[in-house]
Amino acid sequence: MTFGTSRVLKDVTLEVAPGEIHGLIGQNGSGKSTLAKVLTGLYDPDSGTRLSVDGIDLSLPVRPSESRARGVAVVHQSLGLVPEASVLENMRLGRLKGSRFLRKIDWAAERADAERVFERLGRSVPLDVPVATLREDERATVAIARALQDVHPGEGLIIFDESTRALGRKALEHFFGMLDDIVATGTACLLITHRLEEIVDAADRVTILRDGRVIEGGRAVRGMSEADLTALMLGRDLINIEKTPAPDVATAEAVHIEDLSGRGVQGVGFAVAAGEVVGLTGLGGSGYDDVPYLLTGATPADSGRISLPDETIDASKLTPSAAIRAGIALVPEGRDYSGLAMAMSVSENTTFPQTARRSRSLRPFNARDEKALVSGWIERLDVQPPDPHKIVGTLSGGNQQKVLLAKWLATKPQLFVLHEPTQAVDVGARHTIVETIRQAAAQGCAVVVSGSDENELALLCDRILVFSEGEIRKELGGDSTPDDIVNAIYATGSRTKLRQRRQAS
Ligand SMILES: Nc1ncnc2c1ncn2[C@@H]1O[C@H](COP(=O)(O)OP(=O)(O)OP(=O)(O)O)[C@@H](O)[C@H]1O
Repeated sequence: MTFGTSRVLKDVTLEVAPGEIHGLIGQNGSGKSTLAKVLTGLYDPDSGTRLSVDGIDLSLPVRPSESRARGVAVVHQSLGLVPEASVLENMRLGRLKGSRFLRKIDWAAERADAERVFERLGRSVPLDVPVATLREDERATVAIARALQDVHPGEGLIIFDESTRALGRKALEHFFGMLDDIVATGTACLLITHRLEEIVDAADRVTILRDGRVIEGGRAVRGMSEADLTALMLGRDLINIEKTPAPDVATAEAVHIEDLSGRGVQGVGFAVAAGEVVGLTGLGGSGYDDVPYLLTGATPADSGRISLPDETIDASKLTPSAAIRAGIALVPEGRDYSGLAMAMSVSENTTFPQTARRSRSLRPFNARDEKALVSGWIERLDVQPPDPHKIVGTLSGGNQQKVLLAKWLATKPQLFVLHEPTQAVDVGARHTIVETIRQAAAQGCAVVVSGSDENELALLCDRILVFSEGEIRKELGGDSTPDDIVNAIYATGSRTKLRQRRQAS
């Protein structure tokens, strides 16, 4: 597959067997999403490409109607649902059938079609409520059910393109339970993911891409560890991240948050020392993921005080621009719709908060400063390709995430608030990002990270606050393991395997 002059997939061969979960992994920008997009007809691959499903060749570029007829379905990143629309509307989006003459939608028939798919999955979800009001595991069910409409049991291929990235532990276990039922019928599954634990626990075989080439094709996973996969993927082992001891909130200069309420949060208070990284976690709906937006004026708070070293802010009156002026920066989840300007360049995105601020000041941001700043961040975070003029929308997901981080770190915030900061990045990049955040802390920034990935929190945080029903219920130290964190969230004993493989494939 070639874009302009750059060839991003080179002689890639991949075979997914019936009834198997086949993992596809690789560093950010290695070509995983591009491959998924070729398989679903979004991209037209170079001549010489061949694609067959259940022994039947498909014409290229793949036509959506033909791939649907052959039972090829895809579940996109973060499940690809429309939160405001109902479950039924999400299920039938793009396939609603109008009656022959009046073009009126026959909702009874649509409902029956949707119900049949949920029945097949053996799971029920209310059809008339907006997807935004569902629990995480229910949302996962809807996304899978939607894709399954095209797949006949025992046939076809279902592709998950980082669909699991926003799922907490329980929803993840539920997801793999459903997947196991699907592949047990003989349908093939291609699982694109950055969570290597999913490969170790659940995949039968794995294919590894590096720079658009297959470096391991269909290797059996049984007996492999996450470290083995990392070494294959990166071509090196990871260097351990040493956590330097964090300052004590009782004695160090600190940011104090008091009586914060709004959305799913009630009267929460905690302090973060300058130099400390505090993690917030919990089940979906426990409120931990509302805090970043309440602290930065992105979601209006009902009440709350944020005491910075030299000013105290009323959170209920805080606006995003006032937060930025006070040195509070937010890296939101969902960079595609709320974090980055996709049609602008890496350089424009990275300097946006500063150019916006300085255009109103007497000392505008000059081109030389901009160039030095952007190339510094590109190098520090290893943004690929290292081209400041590249349009952000054409970067791979992980590289977009790095630009989003650079954009706000470059403002040198006093209080840095992040939501799922290593979402969609590969293990190597996760280490780079964790190190960069810890360096920002070491230089005196107070950092709050809200996240659901226990591995990320264990690597990054000096303390972890566990939320339940809108309040902080537990506090864990910086030496907590991922197992300790899962335990504190669910209080269910240690993590169970994501899938019990039925048999060696
Ligand atoms: N529409 C496009 N135009 C130009 N280049 C593109 C386009 N889409 C992808 N690329 C390039 O193709 C390469 C592979 O990107 P792709 O998104 O497939 O990577 P990925 O393995 O899915 O990465 P990630 O894990 O970060 O999501 C990257 O260098 C990217 O910049």
